[in-house]
Parts: sequence; structure tokens; C-alpha cells
Amino acid sequence: MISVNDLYKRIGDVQALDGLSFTAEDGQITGLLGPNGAGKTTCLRTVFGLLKPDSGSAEVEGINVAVSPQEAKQQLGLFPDPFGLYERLTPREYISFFAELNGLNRKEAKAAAEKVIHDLRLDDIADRRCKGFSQGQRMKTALAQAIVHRPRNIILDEPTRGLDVMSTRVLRGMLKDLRDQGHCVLFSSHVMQEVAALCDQVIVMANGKVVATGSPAELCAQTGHDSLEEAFIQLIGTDEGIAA
Ligand SMILES: Nc1ncnc2c1ncn2[C@@H]1O[C@H](COP(=O)(O)OP(=O)(O)OP(=O)(O)O)[C@@H](O)[C@H]1O
Repeated sequence: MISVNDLYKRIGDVQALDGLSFTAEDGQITGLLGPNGAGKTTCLRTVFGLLKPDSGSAEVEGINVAVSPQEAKQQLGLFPDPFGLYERLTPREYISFFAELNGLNRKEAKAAAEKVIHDLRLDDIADRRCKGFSQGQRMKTALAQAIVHRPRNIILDEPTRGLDVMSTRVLRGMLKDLRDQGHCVLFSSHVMQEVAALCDQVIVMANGKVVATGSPAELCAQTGHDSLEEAFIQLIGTDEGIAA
């Protein structure tokens, strides 16, 4: 479980987070939806301990990220940019390396890599160098890296940005599997279709604050619209910076 409690963060002249609070539960995919500049990345960076809030707190499994960053990070997987894989390494080398970075010893890291390679059906490419991989293969390798230490919680910032349809489908399938295994999945997006297709819970954000929370159906009911698109536009007050 991930919770953020009354987070404030000022960056230069911008109040990027302005009293942001929400909870992302285990066994659910939670989407942070908001237009460009809403504060989604700032929020996720705070949850990962890369940014310190001015006030308020982010907690992972009840562990305060600012107080115990190492402990909190062990409960978290951060899905990296799949375009930034080390080309010279094979997925097996890459995934074991990250398992060790997350505190597993050499033997444990090898076993954990083996398991995730099997679970994500990466066996046939596990010993090829990443150079020349398709987007879908990169995506799976990147996800394997994020979950090799079996974190209960996974966060992803605009994960489908730049992906083709096939890779997007692969990623969506993988996120649903993680959800079904009881993980807490939190991702940000400004693409409505994606949020509608994937999320059990949507946190609608604008100007560093939560403007509404609920399942896609609940958000429609709250606003009296049949279409999620209309519901979001009403909640945010504009369709600028949101993609259909
Ligand atoms: N390093 C920075 N320097 C200056 N302003 C920043 C910086 N980081 C964030 N901001 C500002 O804080 C606000 C929130 O930015 P953030 O990146 O969190 O939004 P976002 O919702 O992730 O947007 P997008 O969908 O465009 O990625 C924006 O107004 C942004 O310009």
C-alpha cells in the first residue's frame, strides 16, 4: 500500500504539490490522471524518495519514505524507461545486477532473476544482448528489473509513452497480472483511454491537488456523465493537457 498525506512541494515559483493526499491499495491498479503540469511526476518522485516534500509525508507499507528511504525502497519497484537499457548486457545479467542492487546476495539474485525470467516468459531472450530488442522485449526486461526483488508496490510514470500498440498491450497485461497477484500498482498518465482500460481506482489531479477519486464508473456517476471523457473534463475544468 502506498499513501501520500497532505504533501506540499514548491519548485521555484510553482506550487507543484498543494496538499495532495490519497491511498493506493494492494490488489488494485491506481491511476494518477491529470493534465500536463498537474504534479504527477513530482508526486511519484516523492514516493520514490527522489524529492523531499516541504511538508506532509509519503508512506510505503506504512514506512515513511523521508525517514527510512532504504527500507521504503525495498518495498518499491520503479519501472524504468525501457529505452534506457544497457545494450551490452543480457536480460539475465541485467536483472541479476538490479536484484543485487536491491540487497540480494549473488546467489539469491541469480535465483530471483531465474524466477522472474520464467514468470514473464523471457527464457528465449534471456541470454541475448539487449541491443536490437523490440519494444515489447525491452518492456518485459524493464519490468523484470523493477519486480525482481518482489516488491509489494510498483510505480510507473507515464509507462506507455512512446510505445506502439503491441507493447502497450503487453504492458497492460503485465500490470493486470501483478494486480491479480495482490501487488499495489500506481501509475501516472494523461491518457484517458489508458486509465479507463486499466484502473480500478482513478485519482484525478490538477494543480497539485486531488479533485476526485473513484472507479471510472463512479467518476461518471459523480458527474452525471455517461462518458469518462466528459466526466474528466468536468472535474478538471478543461481538456487541455489531457489526451483522449
Ligand atoms: N525541476 C523543475 N523546475 C521547475 N519547475 C518544475 C520542475 N519540476 C516540476 N516543475 C513544475 O511543477 C509542476 C508539476 O510538474 P510535474 O512534472 O510533476 O507535472 P506532471 O503532472 O507530471 O506533468 P506531465 O504530464 O507534463 O509530465 C509543473 O508546473 C512543472 O513545470
